[in-house]
Amino acid sequence: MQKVIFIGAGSIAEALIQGWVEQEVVPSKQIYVTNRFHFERLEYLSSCYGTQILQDKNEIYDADLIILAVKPKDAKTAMQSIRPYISPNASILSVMAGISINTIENELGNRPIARVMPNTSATIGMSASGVAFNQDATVIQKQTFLQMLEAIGIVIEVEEDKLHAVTALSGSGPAYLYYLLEAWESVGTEFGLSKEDVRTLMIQTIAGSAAMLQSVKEEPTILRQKVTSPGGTTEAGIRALESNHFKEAIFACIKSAEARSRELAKGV
Ligand SMILES: NC(=O)C1=CN([C@@H]2O[C@H](COP(=O)(O)OP(=O)(O)OC[C@H]3O[C@@H](n4cnc5c(N)ncnc54)[C@H](O)[C@@H]3O)[C@@H](O)[C@H]2O)C=CC1
Ligand SMILES: O=C(O)[C@@H]1CCC=N1
Repeated sequence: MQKVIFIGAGSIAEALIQGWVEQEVVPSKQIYVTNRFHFERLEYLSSCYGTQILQDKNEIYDADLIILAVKPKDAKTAMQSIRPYISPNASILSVMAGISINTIENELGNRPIARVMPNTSATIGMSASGVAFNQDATVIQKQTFLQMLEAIGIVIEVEEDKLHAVTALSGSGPAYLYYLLEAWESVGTEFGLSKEDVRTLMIQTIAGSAAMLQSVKEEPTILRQKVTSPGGTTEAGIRALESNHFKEAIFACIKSAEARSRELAKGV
């Protein structure tokens, strides 16, 4: 990639920039960033990662890749504002939740498009991303997109419609785990442990459990059973989760997020 332009300079743009710069996927001097307000945010990204500030929309013309990283509600305005300046050779990578490939094609024309749902762990090369391509993306272009996404974590290719579920699961997923940690910290401190100690214990518990799932290759149910001694503490804890409708809460969480992604697709 010779020249990459980020439209939008928020959390996910920063995660991708940091991941790609640190993994040496794109030299920072070849990354240009623009947003709507807050020029200081562009200066912050320049000072942290060495990215360029897009000074003039005419600088978009020789870009090879445009990253669409604005909120879904700003998608149309952002695409319309860049449309006159994009060269026919430029590809698009969109991370916007819910915004369909068809909507992007209608605004920016038929060209190679990757619709991606990463997560903020891209910052440290640990994203779990889903991607769908349009028909204009050739095999070689898909490989280039996949290489960029593999540099910031793991990636799976899915049918476009399944990106709503990917968004609800792994796109939003880090927030659910941070929320869980917040709850563990609250209850742990009720028992007199310090917040820092609870955090240390539970971050390692999350990391260790994830590593077990990856390396041992046993079903989660089996791994859970190995922790659950008959008549023991885990059994008591799981029983409390069940009587407090834990599974129903998780289903409601993912279904609500998936439905919201579908609403965003309709501009609701
Ligand atoms: N934050 C996350 O964990 C993830 C976010 N996404 C998607 O990424 C997109 C951005 O999300 P965040 O970074 O969280 O949002 P954010 O609110 O942090 O950043 C949005 C950026 O877009 C800019 N912007 C708005 N309108 C613009 C325009 N017309 N032209 C240029 N820039 C414009 C804003 O100035 C801001 O810099 C959303 O569509 C979201 O669905 C996808 C995966 C994960
Ligand atoms: O909350 C959102 O809408 C975005 C999409 C996935 C993560 N953040």
